[in-house]
Amino acid sequence: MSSKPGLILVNLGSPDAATPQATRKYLFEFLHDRRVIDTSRWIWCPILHGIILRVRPAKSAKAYRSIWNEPEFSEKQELVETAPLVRITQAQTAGVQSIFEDSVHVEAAMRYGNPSISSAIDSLMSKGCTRIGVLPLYPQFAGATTASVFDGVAKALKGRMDIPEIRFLRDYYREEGFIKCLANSLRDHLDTLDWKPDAVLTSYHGLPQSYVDKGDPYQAECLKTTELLRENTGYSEDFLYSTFQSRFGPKDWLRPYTDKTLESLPAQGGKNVAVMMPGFAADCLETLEEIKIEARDSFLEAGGENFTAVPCLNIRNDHISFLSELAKDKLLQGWL
Ligand SMILES: C=CC1=C(C)c2cc3[nH]c(cc4nc(cc5[nH]c(cc1n2)c(C)c5CCC(=O)O)C(CCC(=O)O)=C4C)c(C)c3C=C
Ligand SMILES: [Fe+2]
Ligand SMILES: [Fe+2]
Repeated sequence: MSSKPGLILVNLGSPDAATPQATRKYLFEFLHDRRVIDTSRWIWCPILHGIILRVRPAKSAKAYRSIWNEPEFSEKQELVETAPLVRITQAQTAGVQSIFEDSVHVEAAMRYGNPSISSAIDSLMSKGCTRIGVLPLYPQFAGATTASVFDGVAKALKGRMDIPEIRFLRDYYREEGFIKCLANSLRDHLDTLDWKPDAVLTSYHGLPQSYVDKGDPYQAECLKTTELLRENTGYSEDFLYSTFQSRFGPKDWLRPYTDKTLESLPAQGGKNVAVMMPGFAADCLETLEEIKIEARDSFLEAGGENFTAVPCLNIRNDHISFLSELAKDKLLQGWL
């Protein structure tokens, strides 16, 4: 037994396999979260069970299959059994663990699916951790993501006879180290190209406009991230700007929409474009399939000439160092 602190890196989660059955199970859990869908259950459950869970799993599983082995970290591609998001979060966890050496126990957890928050807490408590820091891997706070992780931690502790001391990180979108990682990754990626972009979009996962109208600070935090990135890189507002992707359902979502922006850019002279996704700590379905495959195709079909998607910060050395410093300063202070 040790009195070392524990640290949990939490991301959204993915299905256990790229099959309709596994995807249905994952979507069932995800889309029953009131933080994600705030519609009354009387209205939502018939739509979810009657339509979405019948139709979407097959479509999403196909999309997952197209990116399951991405990005290629090693030559052992045939051994990959986990979704990119889970695999990358586990690699980030191993990276942070190696920086802390044996002074902290670090675990990965997913808000939905596996490895669960509950299993991460069990593992840390079985190692004797009585103090645990929770680092949601969402730079910008949103009720649907960060607050949902908070709920997930509370749910995982519910009914336990003894609970650890918990510290929770709300956001890190304004951290200098984070902005530097984004700027470095953009610069590194643009250096690999033999063309120059006319525009760089910072594309964030969308949110229904109504959530922001009710007080969710997410949009403002995304716009601030891009503003700080502009300050760091010296790029102008008409070169580096924000859009929102991944709409779900018929509601009005945050604008401007990434797909519509990309479709209209070529006609306005923007034929060479780079898209980066500063709201995603790890590449996932929404970056690898929606942007790198789908958005690219629509942009080229609309007359675009060159398209590139900047990889998420993933396991870049500067990202792993930043996450470790962030955890040390904001979560583990006085515990080490
Ligand atoms: C109303 C529905 C949704 C809200 C609100 C929402 C917010 C939100 N999501 C992320 C990050 C991710 N979402 C991902 C996938 C995904 N998102 C939704 C719906 C909402 N998201 C669905 C139905 C899905 C599943 C995939 C699909 O069937 O299309 C992912 C990727 C997961 C993966 O396995 O790779 C991420 C990451 C944020 C940051 C956010 C609010 C700000
Ligand atoms: Fe239901
Ligand atoms: Fe989402």
